[in-house]
Amino acid sequence: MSPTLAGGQEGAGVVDAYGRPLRDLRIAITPECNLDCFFCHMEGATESGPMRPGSWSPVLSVEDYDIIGEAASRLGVDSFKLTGGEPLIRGDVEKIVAVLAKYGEVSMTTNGILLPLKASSLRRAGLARVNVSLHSISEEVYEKITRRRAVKLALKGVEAALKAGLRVKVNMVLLRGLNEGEFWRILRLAEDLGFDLQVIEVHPAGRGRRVLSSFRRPIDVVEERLSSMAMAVETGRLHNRRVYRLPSGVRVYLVDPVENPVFCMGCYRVRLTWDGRLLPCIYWKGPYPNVAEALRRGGSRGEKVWRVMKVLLEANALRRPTYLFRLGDGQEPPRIGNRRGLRLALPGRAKAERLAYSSLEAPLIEG
Ligand SMILES: Nc1nc2c(ncn2[C@@H]2O[C@H](COP(=O)(O)OP(=O)(O)OP(=O)(O)O)[C@@H](O)[C@H]2O)c(=O)[nH]1
Ligand SMILES: C[S@@+](CC[C@H](N)C(=O)[O-])C[C@H]1O[C@@H](n2cnc3c(N)ncnc32)[C@H](O)[C@@H]1O
Ligand code: SF4
Ligand code: SF4
Repeated sequence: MSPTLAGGQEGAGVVDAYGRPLRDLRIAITPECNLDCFFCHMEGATESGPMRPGSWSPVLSVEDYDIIGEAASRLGVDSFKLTGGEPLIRGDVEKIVAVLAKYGEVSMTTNGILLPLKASSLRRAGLARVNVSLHSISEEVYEKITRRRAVKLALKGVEAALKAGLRVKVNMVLLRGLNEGEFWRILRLAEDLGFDLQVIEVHPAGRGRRVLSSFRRPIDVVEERLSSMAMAVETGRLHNRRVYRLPSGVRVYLVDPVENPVFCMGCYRVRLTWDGRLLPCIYWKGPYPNVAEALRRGGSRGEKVWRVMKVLLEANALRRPTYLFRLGDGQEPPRIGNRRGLRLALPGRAKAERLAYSSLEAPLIEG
């Protein structure tokens, strides 16, 4: 039988040193992509852009992802986000979805180009929902951003996902002087076709670091009007994202992580790279707890699950909000809460980290 954590830790979930639970694993399953966006952050795993399709061989197998899913879920993770590179490039993506769906919600972020081929099989495999990146609906602007004239294919991808019955959110990174004027047109399309919209500030990871100062457009350019149109403002599951519910039923999610402590406070995820490293934050520069190494050391499935749990706990112990509120002498911490009743936690209150470590010292019980 598989090993279990001692001390009642299993299933209870872990938190980091700042009181943030670990609930989500963001998995980049490939570094390859069929587009070449000039701001691509590659999930913080490399400073270079994506690799060309066909130039890389998978490091982690479907069976590895099954073990990783079990290990993560035993620590309280209940959602998995597949990303990349472009996740649909992997021929076994449906199998990866199917194994992870045993442990929680599986969603995906994709450029949509291959969705007409894959939307139905992904849905059958257990994919719950999909985010499709569509930063422009103008062929010229789309090409400037992605270096391919593929906007029609991406739009077909959105339609295919809707037709397959997947919940769809379109991601639009706001880029100064390029696509900012298109937000309202894409919103109209959302209302016509029935998808939600996520508007994103460019962040300084990967290629994004070099282009931030020229292309960053703060989200306020759309937020003021959105808030006056909205019937309600909600809080997203991750990052305390503001979500505007419009009279048409469309939801608009705001992603503004740059220099935003409230966003980091609601960060409940770690990232797994295509080569098996864990990143506690998108800006992390190492050391990297290594899941691939833990899997390659052999042994039974149970032993592998246990080793991967330990590596995940190492990554959890390294989690830090990149942006924190800085308080002056005598200043009270701001009272910011979210719907889960969390309060801003400051570094002095870092007991949770020691708890996570002490569970590593606990004796291994063969259940
Ligand atoms: N700084 C930062 N940005 C993030 C984080 N998670 C996602 N993002 C950004 O949020 C944007 C949307 O990411 P997606 O992968 O589509 O969606 P998601 O964040 O996983 O969440 P859902 O929309 O609920 O599926 C992208 O620009 C990501 O880079 C995070 O933990 N930190
Ligand atoms: C790295 S991509 C990988 C998945 C897929 N290839 C795609 O583009 O949807 C994940 C998401 O991050 C967004 N993104 C990439 N680089 C970014 C940056 N520097 N700032 C903000 N968002 C970025 C993409 O637009 C996409 O929505
Ligand atoms: S489609 Fe996604 S992975 Fe590909 S270059 Fe654009 S942002 Fe990067
Ligand atoms: S800590 Fe902040 S910047 Fe780092 S991954 Fe989480 S939300 Fe993003």
